[in-house]
Amino acid sequence: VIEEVERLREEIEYHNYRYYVLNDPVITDEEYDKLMRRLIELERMYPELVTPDSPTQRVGGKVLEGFKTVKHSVPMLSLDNTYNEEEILEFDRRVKKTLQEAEVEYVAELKIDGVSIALRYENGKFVLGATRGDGIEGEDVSENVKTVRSIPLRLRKLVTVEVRGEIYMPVDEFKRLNDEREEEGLPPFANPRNAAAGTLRQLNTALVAARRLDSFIYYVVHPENYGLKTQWEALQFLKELGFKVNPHSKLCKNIQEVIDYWREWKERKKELDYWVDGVVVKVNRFDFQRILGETSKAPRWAIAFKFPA
Ligand SMILES: COc1nc2nc(N)nc(N)c2nc1C
Repeated sequence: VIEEVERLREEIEYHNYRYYVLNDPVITDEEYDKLMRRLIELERMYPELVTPDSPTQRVGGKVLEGFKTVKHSVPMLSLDNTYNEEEILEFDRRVKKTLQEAEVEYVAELKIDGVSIALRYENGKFVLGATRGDGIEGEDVSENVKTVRSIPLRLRKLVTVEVRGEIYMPVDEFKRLNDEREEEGLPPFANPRNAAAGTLRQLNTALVAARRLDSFIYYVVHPENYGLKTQWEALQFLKELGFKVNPHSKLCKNIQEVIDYWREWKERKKELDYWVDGVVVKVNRFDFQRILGETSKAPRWAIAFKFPA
């Protein structure tokens, strides 16, 4: 039975990955449900076989007392903001001056308007999901994070790693939820970020599972431990591990390409089914990031290039 349970878990998580991360399922929903029903049945018959990272934990059902506080392994920083091209050129000048470099590559990533999240995995298994909190410590929202289908419970490589990203509520889910709240005489959420934050703070995990939260992961903690030399390599590494990584990130040869990217997405953002409030611009090479360092609240090697409100 243990073999069957283990095989079922691998198979279910694989199909979950294909559907929610690759958006490219290879079995029907009915076949998927059949596998899941079989696993739920076996875990009911043999409760001692249940593991915290079993796909059955994704459907929720626990009502928590509260959230434990958890200390971040390294502080979760925020970002300085810029709102216009002149300021982003100034950022580039500062970076080049400090680095004494004539040209610096950047990675431009859409800034998703969601909730920051830190995810820890031990030997490829999900062990913790924590909110940013005050940057030094956050809330352990692991049970709720497990219900976010695009967040893997098992990585495709059995590494011990912490990653960070954004949990967000897709726009069409936000609209559906507000319609539902209106019918129930509840006040609507002001925007998808509040809806995602409010959902993650729910103590009833089944309620979280009933709402379609999604994720984009963009950061590897201690990337040097995995032989990664640049942010661009880190994004590829995250994809290889099985995370959902935003497909629109761009490796920019210089700051002009960053500005072109920002102009392009200022117009194109309405095509997206999630809210973005700007572009995060990051110096690509990690050795340069280490030279630039960070202030008490934000890295000097990254900046949020916001869209006009
Ligand atoms: C390096 O620190 C960060 N990187 C980020 N990257 C993206 N794409 N979006 C964010 N919201 C973000 N936020 C922070 C603090």
